[in-house]
Amino acid sequence: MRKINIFDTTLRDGEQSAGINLNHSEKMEVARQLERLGVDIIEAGFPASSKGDFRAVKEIADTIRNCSVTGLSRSNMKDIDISWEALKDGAEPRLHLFIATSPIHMQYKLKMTPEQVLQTAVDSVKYAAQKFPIIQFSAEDATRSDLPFLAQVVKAVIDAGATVINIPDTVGYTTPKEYGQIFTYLKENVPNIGKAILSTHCHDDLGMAVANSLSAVEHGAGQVECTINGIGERAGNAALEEIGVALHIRNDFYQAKTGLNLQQIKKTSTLVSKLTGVIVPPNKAVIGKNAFAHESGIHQDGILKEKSTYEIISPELVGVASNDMVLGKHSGRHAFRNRMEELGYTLTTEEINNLFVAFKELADKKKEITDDDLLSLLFEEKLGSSVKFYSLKSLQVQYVTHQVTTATISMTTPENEEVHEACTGSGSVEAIYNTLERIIGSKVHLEDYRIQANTGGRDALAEVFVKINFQGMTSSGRGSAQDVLEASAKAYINAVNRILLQQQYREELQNLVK
Ligand SMILES: CC(=O)SCCNC(=O)CCNC(=O)[C@H](O)C(C)(C)COP(=O)(O)OP(=O)(O)OC[C@H]1O[C@@H](n2cnc3c(N)ncnc32)[C@H](O)[C@@H]1OP(=O)(O)O
Ligand SMILES: CC(C)C(=O)C(=O)O
Repeated sequence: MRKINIFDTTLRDGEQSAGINLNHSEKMEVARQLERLGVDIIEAGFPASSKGDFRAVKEIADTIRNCSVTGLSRSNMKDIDISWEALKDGAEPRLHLFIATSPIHMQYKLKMTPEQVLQTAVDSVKYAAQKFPIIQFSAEDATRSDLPFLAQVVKAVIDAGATVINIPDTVGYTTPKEYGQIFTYLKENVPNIGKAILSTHCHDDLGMAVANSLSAVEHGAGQVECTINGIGERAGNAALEEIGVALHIRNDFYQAKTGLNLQQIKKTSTLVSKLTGVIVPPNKAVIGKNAFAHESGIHQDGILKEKSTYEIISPELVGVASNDMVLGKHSGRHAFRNRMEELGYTLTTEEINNLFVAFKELADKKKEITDDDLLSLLFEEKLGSSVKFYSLKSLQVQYVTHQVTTATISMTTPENEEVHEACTGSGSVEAIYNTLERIIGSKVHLEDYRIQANTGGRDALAEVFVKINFQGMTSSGRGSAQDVLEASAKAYINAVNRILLQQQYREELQNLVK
């Protein structure tokens, strides 16, 4: 059976989704989880795009030992040099070089002739090959490219040293049949194609990203590029969990296997959803809340008699626990640490002690602490705390029906001063956000606000996701607490802190360039 390499681009193309903005610790956490999931390649970012991306790619490459770590680079020497600095100490450094080959992109975006694009592609692969042992070349917008020209570029870059050739459906335009035909065309018309692994990278603009990727596998692709939960630019990328499980369940048809540890799928999906704020729809294949729920009588009857009547994937296969109720207020540190380890998080004694305080506070208020609650606590305390320009000390809201609402807030500022402020609003959240805006002293536009409960029940933990625009920059933020208003305040502060961190990076970068 053929082995298909899984190339995860959650941290690069996934992070290109509008409103997603992961901080450094969050990226590290996702990378570690991808390693546990068993992906072959992690695309950790675009090192030349910002100092923050460079730092994240470098630390991921330096830390992750069981996957190859790569970064995206334009076809120019500056991007390649920066990428080498970020990736050189990785377990298996590889560069992901790209340039567009479609007439639309060449004429309007690159303003280059096809001959110039061909030459630039070859020159950059040759230059990169002096440093990198593995080079992947992507012909951006390949599916809208002229096929003989695409074949010419592919042949030339393989001769120049590329060993992985990616054929991206950059704008999600192709169909499964057509995409398969492009792979067949390249196999028949590029004489040296056998020296390279063919790769697929599909976007979901027409809802065909997974189908197109699987068609490419049928037609010879040995690598699939995808993201957790299908996040990515515009409508997203092919969803890793769907590709992984489809190849597993239908290996009779595809005659292919992956090295994925499928039991880590649910955990990885939850992590990415919580950190990015992109909620998984209940009906999403493989990982949605309803993916294993049987509602109608005839189905339930069938399931009770024989599961395989209506269930082609068992929940256990992808790590969905049948009962995820774990700890309560009488649990001690050992059980707590043990459950964290079962969830895949090995924490220091100090981290356990800090988290345990938050856990006990929550357990006092909430009957059952689920895995989801534990993960929210962990991300809130461990990852959220790495960026704290502003931090919430206390919050009081006075709400009276038919009257204005008042919020009173105490916060610590970036200068480490404690400030107190009060403002009114037409509702509780508005009063809180008006107060926070006054403390921050600059206009903050709220572009999106979403709230969800972690689990069912009156005492469920609230999770709030916001998207804000502040000082010309957009960021998402998240906050969780048992109280929805506290979660709302935390999400807002988290988003402001992320923007302040980006600004700090920019200033540091400008000082470096001066
Ligand atoms: C299909 C994809 O997903 S491609 C990846 C997309 N991801 C991103 O763009 C995220 C990261 N990007 C960034 O941070 C910025 O765009 C940067 C730092 C890379 C570049 O920023 P800027 O220098 O300000 O350029 P800007 O983004 O406005 O324009 C892109 C430039 O790169 C050129 N370019 C685009 N693709 C390539 C390529 N593959 N190889 C060489 N040059 C390229 C464009 O023609 C344009 O050049 P021009 O300035 O001479 O007109
Ligand atoms: C850089 C390439 C692989 C890409 O992201 C795309 O074409 O969508």
